Amino acid sequence: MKSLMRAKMLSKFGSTMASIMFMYAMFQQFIPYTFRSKFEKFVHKFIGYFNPNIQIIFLEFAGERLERSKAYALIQSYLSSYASNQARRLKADVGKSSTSLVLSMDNHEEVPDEYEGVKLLWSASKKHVKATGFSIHPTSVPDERRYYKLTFHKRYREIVINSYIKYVLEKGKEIAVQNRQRRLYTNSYGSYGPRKGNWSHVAFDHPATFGTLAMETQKKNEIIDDLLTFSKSKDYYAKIGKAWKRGYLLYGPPGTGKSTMISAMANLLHYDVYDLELTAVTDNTELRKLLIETSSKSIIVIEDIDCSLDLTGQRKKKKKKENDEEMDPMLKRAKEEGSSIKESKVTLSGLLNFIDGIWSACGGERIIVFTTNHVAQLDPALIRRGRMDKHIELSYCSFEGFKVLAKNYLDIDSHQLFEVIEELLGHIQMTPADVAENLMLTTITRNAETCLENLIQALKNAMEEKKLKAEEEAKAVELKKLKADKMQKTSKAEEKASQEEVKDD
Ligand SMILES: Nc1ncnc2c1ncn2[C@@H]1O[C@H](COP(=O)(O)OP(=O)(O)OP(=O)(O)O)[C@@H](O)[C@H]1O
Ligand SMILES: [Mg+2]
Repeated sequence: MKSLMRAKMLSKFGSTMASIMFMYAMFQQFIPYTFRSKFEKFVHKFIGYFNPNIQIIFLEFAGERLERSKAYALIQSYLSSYASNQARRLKADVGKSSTSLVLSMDNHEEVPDEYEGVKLLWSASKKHVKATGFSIHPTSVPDERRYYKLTFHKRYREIVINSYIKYVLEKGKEIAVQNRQRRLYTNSYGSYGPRKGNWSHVAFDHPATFGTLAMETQKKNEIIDDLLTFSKSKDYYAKIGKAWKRGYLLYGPPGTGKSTMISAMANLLHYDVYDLELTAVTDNTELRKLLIETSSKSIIVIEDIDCSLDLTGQRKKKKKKENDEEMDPMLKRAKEEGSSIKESKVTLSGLLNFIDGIWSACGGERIIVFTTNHVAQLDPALIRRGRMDKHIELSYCSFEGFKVLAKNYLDIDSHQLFEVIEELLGHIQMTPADVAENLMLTTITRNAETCLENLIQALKNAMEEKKLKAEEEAKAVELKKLKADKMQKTSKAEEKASQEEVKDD
């Protein structure tokens, strides 16, 4: 409270002095010229002697062309967090993500701030400017010019100018990023897609978070830590001379949450997502163009890398895909559907060059994620550490994973049937997608207990199937062995007969 009073007094003193100067400006024409400069010097000295404050003004519209100042916008974001707690009159708006309420202080409001022990005071004001002459932007710049004023003691000039303002702008940027509407970009083209070689985007509103992801807590926390550390490591990457990027390889069977995890990553870091469909990229030049166009603070995703292109180690050795079986699944499907997708000429080396090289020139905060169902089939060059820094296996549902799903879908932490489910999950592999499917409340499964019973039944069925399959496989092996024995016996008998024939001759 004391600091607020002091800061307010500082501000009051500033405005009184400003009024004196204003009066002087009004009446200076009546003062003889010879006295004027002496008087001005004296006034400045006088003010400087008694006024210990420095004021910095941040105008909303600045520069020759009166463009909206970036600094003003960032300060507005920064102050929004303080305004909600400290200002008495606030302006409210809905953030671009449409989920958060953005508050800013109203005109003539003041909020104190403190930085490394230095007390500061921010105030919001506006002044009316009469439009003079003809403007080429008649409507874009309002007559009311808003500005923020920062007041602080002159002894802190250095720390404020060299460090505090930078801090405010960076924090403001962070807050603005969190409030913006994030986007999901795609390059796959079709009737509604973008023009070839361009990105099109929609609003990214996927609700997945790490909290809703079925996974062992320890593993999950490790990934969260890794991501957060990455996002705060701008200076570290600059220091070690590496591009600020990180590669993740997510692998595991279908339905284990690879795509869900990408959304959770984007939501955690407030990044945009670029879903790169390699089969829609004609050649390396187009790939390069697309990737250069991606913005900072983004995740670039290449899903199912093993079936996207001729990028896998094994397939690379083959000269030509002649039959349908060897053909890229996407191309095969396109061919069946009569689509006009042409064979892509993106090469492994093109992709690797990009991951290693071009980004370093672009700078800035990008994550690249590959997903695959068949990690063993990938070319080691593609996934070596340094390119794909972290390999994450997403696997079948564990009991711990099941508990997360039960909480999400049924809002329960425990139930007497949990024990049975734990036992069954220890023996049978079921993907989180299949478990989740059974836990969905529908008009048929109206309550948690029915859902759990359904899941138990599904697990038992899967167990039965597994048993039958194992029996069939055992039978097949037995049959194969019998056949082999029989063949061996026949060939031995034939051999014996022919030997006897030779003897008789
Ligand atoms: N680990 C998980 N946690 C929570 N939900 C999951 C998880 N795995 C799968 N699901 C649920 O199953 C659905 C399918 O999962 P997802 O698309 O993430 O699987 P995937 O591993 O990407 O599969 P694919 O290999 O076929 O692309 C999701 O919509 C989600 O609801
Ligand atoms: Mg997927």
